Amino acid sequence: MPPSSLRVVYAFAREMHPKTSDVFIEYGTAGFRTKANLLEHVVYRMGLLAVIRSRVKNGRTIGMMITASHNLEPDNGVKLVDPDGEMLEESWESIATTLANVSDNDLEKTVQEIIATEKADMALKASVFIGMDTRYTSPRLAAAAANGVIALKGTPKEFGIVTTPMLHFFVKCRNDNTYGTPTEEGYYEKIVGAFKNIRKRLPARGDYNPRLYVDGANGVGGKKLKAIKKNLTELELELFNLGGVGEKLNLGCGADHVKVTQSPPKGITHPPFQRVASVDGDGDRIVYYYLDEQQKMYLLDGDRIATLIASYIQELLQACNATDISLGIVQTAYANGASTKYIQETLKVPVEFVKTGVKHLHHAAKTYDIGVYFEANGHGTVLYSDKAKKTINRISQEGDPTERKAAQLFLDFIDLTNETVGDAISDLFIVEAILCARGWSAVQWMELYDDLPCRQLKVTVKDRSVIKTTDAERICSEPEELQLKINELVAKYTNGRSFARPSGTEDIVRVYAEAETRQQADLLAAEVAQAVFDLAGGAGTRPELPAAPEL
Ligand SMILES: CC(=O)N[C@H]1[C@@H](OP(=O)(O)O)O[C@H](CO)[C@@H](O)[C@@H]1O
Ligand SMILES: [Mg+2]
Repeated sequence: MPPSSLRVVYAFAREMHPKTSDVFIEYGTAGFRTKANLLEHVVYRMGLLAVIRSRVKNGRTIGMMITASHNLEPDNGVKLVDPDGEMLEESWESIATTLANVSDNDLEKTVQEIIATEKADMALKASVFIGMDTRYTSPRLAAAAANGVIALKGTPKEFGIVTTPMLHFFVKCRNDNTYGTPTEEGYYEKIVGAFKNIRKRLPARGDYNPRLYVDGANGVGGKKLKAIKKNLTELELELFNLGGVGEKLNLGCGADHVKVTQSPPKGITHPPFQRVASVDGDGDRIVYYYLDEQQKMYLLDGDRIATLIASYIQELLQACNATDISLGIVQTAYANGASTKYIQETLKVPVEFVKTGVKHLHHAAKTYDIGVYFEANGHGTVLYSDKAKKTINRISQEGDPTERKAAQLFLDFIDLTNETVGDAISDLFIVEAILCARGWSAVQWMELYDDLPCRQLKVTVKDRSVIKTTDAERICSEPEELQLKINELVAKYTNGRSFARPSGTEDIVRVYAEAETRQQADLLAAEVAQAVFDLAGGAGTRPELPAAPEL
């Protein structure tokens, strides 16, 4: 005889959130992500799973975020957040995938199996925090999530429209009240409060201009900055793409558009050399740029933000005389080679490469006393170990006056950081605080090193899983002849580097190339795209080479 709560699950699922599609769906790099109309049963079932996970974690709160981040409006998605505010533990991804794909008839049995295998004590209380982005399909999906939680007698708490990193922050705070207060106000108090404290210590100086233009991607990030702006005198925010009537989420704007197309977002005009920040649809990524008088664009992406932050942390560590604190940077294969060279040769900080996906970066960053991680696309943060926090705290009280002052500033920087996950709003304030501390314009920031021109392309193939990679995705292990061909192509170019990997969020293969000149990078990317098409089962039209290449 099944427990009565499971009978409720079964009845509810059938009636309210039936499985209407047989398309296989996988918990990928960023949870489940697909067309919104295929997701209702998936989200409901994730509500069930979140309750089980909460009970496995002794009733600690689990998060559920309804978002498809930088994808276009018709898509949506769901991801789970673990009790410490981090991404769902990797071993549970396959459990999530199984649960999402079973038939309605097998749902009850599968739920029981998960409960038994994971030894969830179903008598415990369970708490699930639910957040959503601004998509018109999100409220319906958030309701399905809450229904799933209620079906297994968990307690859902809905936060409405929040950024993904805010939800991560709330979950962390709920489970660890030393981190902050699990409310939107608590978030502003900690992050924006820390920025205000820093600016009290560091008034604007030199070439730093407190005016910042922001492209809000027509999503939640811009909306939250609008709320923050009401009580912010330290920064003059000019906000664009706030999702007004007829403005579509991420369409021609947002961090992903700016990074991938290397062109400015629509809907925003600004004077030359004006610093512009562009956030993505769910507010967890940020890139900066400016245009010169000829409208040439200078992109300050995740690599630039990582190097800016790491170099400043180095300065603070020196000023505090905290010599036993290790600092490391984590990057992926998409990091511009020039940034890696700068980190190794100028900053002399260890740099580590991991597979694409924030969970991999986050995990690696934890192995340092202070770990800075960023994807080139602008997703990243800084992780401070207990040792680092305790040391800086001690210096702030016991150091000599100069050390104490530096350590106090450092403590504000730690508070300014959302350590749970990359956060566009937190990162924006970190960048602004550092530029202000140094009296720098965006041009001075840009002068730290010269990027190698790079290009990203997408190739459609019949089955992207035929491509297997190794060495943090920089080498293609299958099909074997593909890597040989890439080596051959790369060898033709000065400072050439290229790789191909199957995307974890889209049904495509991504190609990345960089080389000494723009034409060479574009040509190398196109040649590698052709090689992928030819050797890995291309579908549709074969990629073309750019016109009039110049070698
Ligand atoms: C090249 C690139 O930007 N890839 C993105 C993208 O993953 P893919 O597996 O490449 O589709 O989406 C991920 C989730 O948002 C993000 O972590 C990652 O950096
Ligand atoms: Mg995002």
